[in-house]
Amino acid sequence: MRILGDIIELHQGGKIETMLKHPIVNKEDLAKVYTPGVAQVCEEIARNQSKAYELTTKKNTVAVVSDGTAVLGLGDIGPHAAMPVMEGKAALFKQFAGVDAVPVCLDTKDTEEIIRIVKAIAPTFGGINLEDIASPRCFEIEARLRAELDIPIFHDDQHGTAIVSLAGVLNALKVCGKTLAQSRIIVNGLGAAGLSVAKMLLKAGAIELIGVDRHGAISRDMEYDNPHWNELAAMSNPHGERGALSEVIRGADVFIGVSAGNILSLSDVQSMADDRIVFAMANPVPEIDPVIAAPFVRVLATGRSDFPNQINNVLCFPGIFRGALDCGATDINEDMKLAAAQAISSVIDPADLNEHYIIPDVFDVRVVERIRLAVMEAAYRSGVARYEPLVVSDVH
Ligand SMILES: NC(=O)C1=CN([C@@H]2O[C@H](COP(=O)(O)OP(=O)(O)OC[C@H]3O[C@@H](n4cnc5c(N)ncnc54)[C@H](O)[C@@H]3O)[C@@H](O)[C@H]2O)C=CC1
Ligand SMILES: CC(=O)C(=O)O
Ligand SMILES: [Mg+2]
Repeated sequence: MRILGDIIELHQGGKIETMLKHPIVNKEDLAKVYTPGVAQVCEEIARNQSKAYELTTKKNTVAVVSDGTAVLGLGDIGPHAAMPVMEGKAALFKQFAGVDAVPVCLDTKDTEEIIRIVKAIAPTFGGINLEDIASPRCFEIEARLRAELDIPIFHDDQHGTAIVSLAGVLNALKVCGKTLAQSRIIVNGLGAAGLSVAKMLLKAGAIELIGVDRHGAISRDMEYDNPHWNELAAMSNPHGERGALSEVIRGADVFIGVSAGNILSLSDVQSMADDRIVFAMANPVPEIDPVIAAPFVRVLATGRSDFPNQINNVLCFPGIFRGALDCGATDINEDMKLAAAQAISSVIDPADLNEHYIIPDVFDVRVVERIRLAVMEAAYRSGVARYEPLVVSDVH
């Protein structure tokens, strides 16, 4: 980790800027790039709106939209303070997938207003990455935008996290010689990330999965104000177990934390089954200090880049949007998400899998390309691709 002064220095004036594709050095250039020449292009798009994909930045540009209410694990720190994270995501989009991304931090927490604003800016973008919007509001915002817009809408904290977690869990279980269906799995923190992680693991074959939030395990015997918890309770925790994390974690094979820093004790970890797997994914501070936990777990992962096994949605969002944009997808659907998870786990040859290598490195250039190809194929097969997938990558 760099010292604070270096990090502040790196953020002076922000982290991204606009670059020109064509120089403007004389009046001839000016007349083509801007008025009067540009008017012909405008008229062409006015006659045929789909030309916007060909003649504007729409084809390769996404908005990273946040209201600043669930920024990393820092909570509701507001739109101004959220900006460095959204700029960071925009930088990662460009670095890893060649996608141009614009951070958009909104000074409103009103669900209807956020939906209205995103719909109003949508003509500019080929996709929308929703980010760090608190649950349960984030679910309605995403669902409504998916239904009402014809470009991919993807809440990364939900789906990007779930996709990478599934890829990591599948590989970690292989290392431990266990299966999803036979494992006891605890998902701690049932907000945007946790609910989506839990549902994706259940869809992939998990059975004994127990969701836990601040007040303990979510059980079908209880009625919750949060309808998403009632929905999860009905499909998980088959024996209706109740109790605090320290109780239900006993005998667990897998712990996945997307909750808050330092909430998992070493004795909780020690009460788990042999060959235990711990994904302490809260950012910036994981559920347990990895240095303390490492000697007591078989596979350990965090959301951080300074330890092995980084389980972070950065492994997913550049590739999934690259694929979606390259085939003009109108949606990012379940088939595409599953294809992305399988693509990530497939990057590691089974012979190379081990405790410290269950998930590929974010700098492994195979990751984005594998996800891109898998996502385009899934989009095409499921009927949400506007045009034939681009088979040759122009990313690298
Ligand atoms: N590694 C990764 O790729 C990702 C990590 N995260 C991290 O996961 C955490 C949650 O993020 P979101 O789901 O977006 O936030 P959220 O605000 O939607 O949900 C957080 C949930 O955790 C619960 N929680 C808080 N403290 C808890 C505790 N002590 N025990 C049990 N539950 C507790 C809250 O009640 C809430 O339901 C954050 O730290 C975030 O940085 C989120 C997305 C991706
Ligand atoms: C990684 C991420 O999206 C988060 O911690 O919120
Ligand atoms: Mg996030």
